[in-house]
Amino acid sequence: MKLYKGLVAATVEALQHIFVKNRQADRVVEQLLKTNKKWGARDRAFIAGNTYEIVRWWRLVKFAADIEKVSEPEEFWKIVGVWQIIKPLHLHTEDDGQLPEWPEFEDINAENVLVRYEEGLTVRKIAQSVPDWIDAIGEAELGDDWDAELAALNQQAPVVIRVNTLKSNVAAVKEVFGEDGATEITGIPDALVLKKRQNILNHDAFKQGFFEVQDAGSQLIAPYLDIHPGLSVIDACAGAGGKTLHIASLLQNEGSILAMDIEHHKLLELEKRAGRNGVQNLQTMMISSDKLFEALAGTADRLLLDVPCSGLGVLRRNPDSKWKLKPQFLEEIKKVQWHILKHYSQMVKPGGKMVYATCSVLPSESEDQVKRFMKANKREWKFISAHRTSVAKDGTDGFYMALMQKK
Ligand SMILES: C[S@@+](CC[C@H](N)C(=O)[O-])C[C@H]1O[C@@H](n2cnc3c(N)ncnc32)[C@H](O)[C@@H]1O
Repeated sequence: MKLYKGLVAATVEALQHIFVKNRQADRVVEQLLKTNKKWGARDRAFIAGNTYEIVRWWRLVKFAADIEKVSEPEEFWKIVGVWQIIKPLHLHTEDDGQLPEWPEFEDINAENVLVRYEEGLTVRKIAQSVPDWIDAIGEAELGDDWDAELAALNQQAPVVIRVNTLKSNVAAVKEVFGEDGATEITGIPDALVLKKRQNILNHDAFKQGFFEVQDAGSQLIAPYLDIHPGLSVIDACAGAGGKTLHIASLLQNEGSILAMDIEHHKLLELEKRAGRNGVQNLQTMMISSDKLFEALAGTADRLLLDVPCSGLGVLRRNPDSKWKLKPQFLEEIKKVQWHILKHYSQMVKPGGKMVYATCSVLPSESEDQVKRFMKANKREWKFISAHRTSVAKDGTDGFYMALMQKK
């Protein structure tokens, strides 16, 4: 595609917001695209596509550009220019890799860029664009599987939706997307994967609550909790409610859901989404103190602990998080996960079930936490099963889920 200065400038602006102002990539792109109504679909696709690609391949592009630290506007221009040179090789696109003769690209030498690009490909952490510490921890925890998982985490994720069975069904939603527009996924009954990337949030069927956007791996978690209509379910780390809404759909408005979180704005968003989805049996509750869990002890037939984690299983969707994540955060969040398992589990009734879930590929946030919990609580709890989705093998995001039952 021919390069237009206005579009390259917009990409530069987006990258500055992400890397200098430390803002979240999806919000930056969304806001930027709103600012210029004259941009057409191709312009928008250029800005969003290039911004995400550069964020995903940031370390490799910097290496090819021979820039250690990118902070000044002219350095961001150089990065965007260098990406145009290596993109056809790296993503097998039909772009010609030629740069226009703009002063901003004056000191880019395409031959040198290509030599450094090839050199970068020989070192995994550069080729796969991850910070040293993430590469080291991935190898230490996943061993030989890390190579394939890491490569898969750098691929663009498909757009997957979950049909809301409170309001519609798979056949009807499939029809909305036209013949061959959406296909079913074996083993995930309410999921459809869309053939074409499109702005589905503007779709009438979405506004009417007929479906939600939710990765196929994520759609395995609520059913793992063995939900039937009539049960009382607590979703203790509900956030904006991706899985709460799935639980609601499985409950068919019979029984109850209590959705909790420590962040009020997420619960407000959940309430809005629940209204659109036709959920009638939801209550939300802000967690203000651990005393709450004593008051709710023994009240839940089912408890979902979709705990906060590194997010290292969902890098396909949030590539910027690998640059923002810090080792100290990982250590701190493991303590929070343990605290949640230890204290929140008391809300389950005898005979009731609990799922502990993460969107991390790391066993230290997942399998190891559950093993520790089971070791400390084997008299009160029975381990039933666990499942892990592999980004490389299953093509979903990387989730872990473990099912336990209170004796
Ligand atoms: C993985 S996200 C949940 C995603 C959500 N379940 C969904 O499917 O969309 C983890 C959530 O845990 C919340 N959280 C963090 N610390 C918490 C705590 N101590 N107790 C409960 N929730 C917490 C975060 O605000 C975040 O919304």
